[in-house]
Amino acid sequence: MATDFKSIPIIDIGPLLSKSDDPDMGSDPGVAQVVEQLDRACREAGFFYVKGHGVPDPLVKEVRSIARKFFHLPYEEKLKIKMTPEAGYRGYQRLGENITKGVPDLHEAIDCYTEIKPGRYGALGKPMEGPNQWPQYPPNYKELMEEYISLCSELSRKIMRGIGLALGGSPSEFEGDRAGEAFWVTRIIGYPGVPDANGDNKTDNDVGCGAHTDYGLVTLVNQDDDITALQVRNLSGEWISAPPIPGTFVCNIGDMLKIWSNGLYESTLHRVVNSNAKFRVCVAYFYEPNYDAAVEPLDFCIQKSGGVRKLGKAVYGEHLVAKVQTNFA
Ligand SMILES: N=C(N)NCCCC[C@H](N)C(=O)O
Ligand SMILES: O=C(O)CCC(=O)C(=O)O
Ligand SMILES: [Fe+2]
Repeated sequence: MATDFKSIPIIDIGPLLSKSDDPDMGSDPGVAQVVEQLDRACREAGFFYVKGHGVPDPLVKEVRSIARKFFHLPYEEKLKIKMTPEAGYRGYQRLGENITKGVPDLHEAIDCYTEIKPGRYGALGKPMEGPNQWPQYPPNYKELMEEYISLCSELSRKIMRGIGLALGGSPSEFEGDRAGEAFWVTRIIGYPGVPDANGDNKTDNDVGCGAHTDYGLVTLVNQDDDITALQVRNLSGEWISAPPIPGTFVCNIGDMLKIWSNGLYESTLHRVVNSNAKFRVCVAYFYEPNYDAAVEPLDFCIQKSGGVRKLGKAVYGEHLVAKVQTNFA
């Protein structure tokens, strides 16, 4: 929400992807153009669409389609993979179970996370330990999602190379002990439609997901292509819609990138209001730092901000656990 943007830019990241394994990618003119667009979008809105991302369209559609089938199963069936604190907050949560700023959200979801083996991060990792809980139906649910998640991870890593350059650093800024072992979060989300959504009777005060920021580095939103529901807040407090654009992901900045960039890039507030009659599905993939990463403003970002350090330090895993524990309080 750094400016009064009125729409969200579209960036074709094809040229970045084609050079993203070249350490000298920054001197490629095609890459430089993408990097400039990334910098602008991250400063002005903290949100952009990515096109030319290379994740096959049939797979993008299939993950939404199996999600829709799961949400339409009887409640008893969905409860077989019920989310509990003991299960590391992994699994299915019913409508109203997730809370944002004290208000229950009008969505149901399956939450999954990078699996953490017992003891891997000591006490820091304990609350999130555990295997994911995948639906039994359809039988290939787990395999399909794991393939999708792995493509989203590769794509996000490449976007982060562009963002490293966009900030004025190197393409490997977010590798190693920052995000070389990036933790991921995936939320498979269903938002009920409004029963009577025509004209004056429109009930748009039922919020699917209250205003929040995302927690990590970048998010890739795979949303239904016929419903506009995601809204992004600009500097004046207006809610700017992020309508679906087929063939793209909506990509936005998370809290940890805000800290590393010393606030040059903002994690922008956004919310979801489904005022359509149809059930809306979204699969959100979150690319985050290493679970145990200590995150504080990068020196070169402080220099770019006139030498003023604007944000304090956070440990990513602590930030995640604090969020997750209050999401279900
Ligand atoms: N992993 C991420 N980013 N999840 C976003 C969920 C936002 C809603 C949540 N209740 C909250 O208040 O954060
Ligand atoms: O449903 C959407 O479009 C976005 C969901 C979201 O913002 C989130 O899960 O963090
Ligand atoms: Fe979000």
